[in-house]
Amino acid sequence: MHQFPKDIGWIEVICGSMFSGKTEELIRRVKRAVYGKQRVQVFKPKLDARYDETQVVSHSQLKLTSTPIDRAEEIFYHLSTDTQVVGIDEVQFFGKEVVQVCEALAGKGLRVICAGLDQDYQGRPFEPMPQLLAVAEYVTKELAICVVCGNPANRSQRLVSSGERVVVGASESYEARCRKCHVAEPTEATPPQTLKLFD
Ligand SMILES: Nc1ncnc2c1ncn2[C@@H]1O[C@H](COP(=O)(O)OP(=O)(O)O)[C@@H](O)[C@H]1O
Ligand SMILES: Cc1cn([C@H]2C[C@H](O)[C@@H](COP(=O)(O)O)O2)c(=O)[nH]c1=O
Ligand SMILES: [Zn+2]
Repeated sequence: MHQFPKDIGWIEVICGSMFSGKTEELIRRVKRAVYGKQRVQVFKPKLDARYDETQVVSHSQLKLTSTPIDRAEEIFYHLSTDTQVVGIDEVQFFGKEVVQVCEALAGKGLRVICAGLDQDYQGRPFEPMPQLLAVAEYVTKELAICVVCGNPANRSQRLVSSGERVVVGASESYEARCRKCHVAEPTEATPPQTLKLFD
């Protein structure tokens, strides 16, 4: 039986578009929990092996050790009895069961920190994120920078031709765009600009 030091748990959700800093924020919170001597376990979907099979890796190459799993329920199997904080990255890739799993963990007194996309490439809510946002105590929405116009970006523009909702990828397949510059259909990448910061 789990022994938890506190009897109050909660769910934190970090959502937003791709490149908005969700993973960086998850890593920041986990590191601070570790500074606070909290025992932390981090999980991610096996499906997301973009940068690494086991580590959670941000687009800026910050890294965190994690356990890759296929289904959210596997968290219970891997959970150590003394774990106080659970982090879950790419939460949109788990089925709706992840909501019950997070609720059960929070109900047992754990702090649950989830990071994931709130919208798919067409700008539609990415289930199970709406359900998770509804039951979370704390919600943070991150914004990227639109690569077309420089405004805050809340959408992920797909650059590869596919109508599937799930297409794993990074900057070769997606770019951050604002609602004005985003189009629902996959489109060509925005040409890069040469930046001259210093003389
Ligand atoms: N268009 C962009 N807007 C903001 N950050 C970007 C953009 N493109 C690349 N990045 C990089 O992505 C980092 C965020 O990465 P990450 O935390 O993995 O984002 P997310 O998990 O939301 O996809 C930023 O700190 C920055 O280095
Ligand atoms: C918009 C969108 C994204 N994906 C995939 C692409 C990436 O593998 C992840 C998101 O990663 P990030 O850490 O937020 O950068 O999701 C997808 O499968 N379908 C989509 O519509
Ligand atoms: Zn824009």
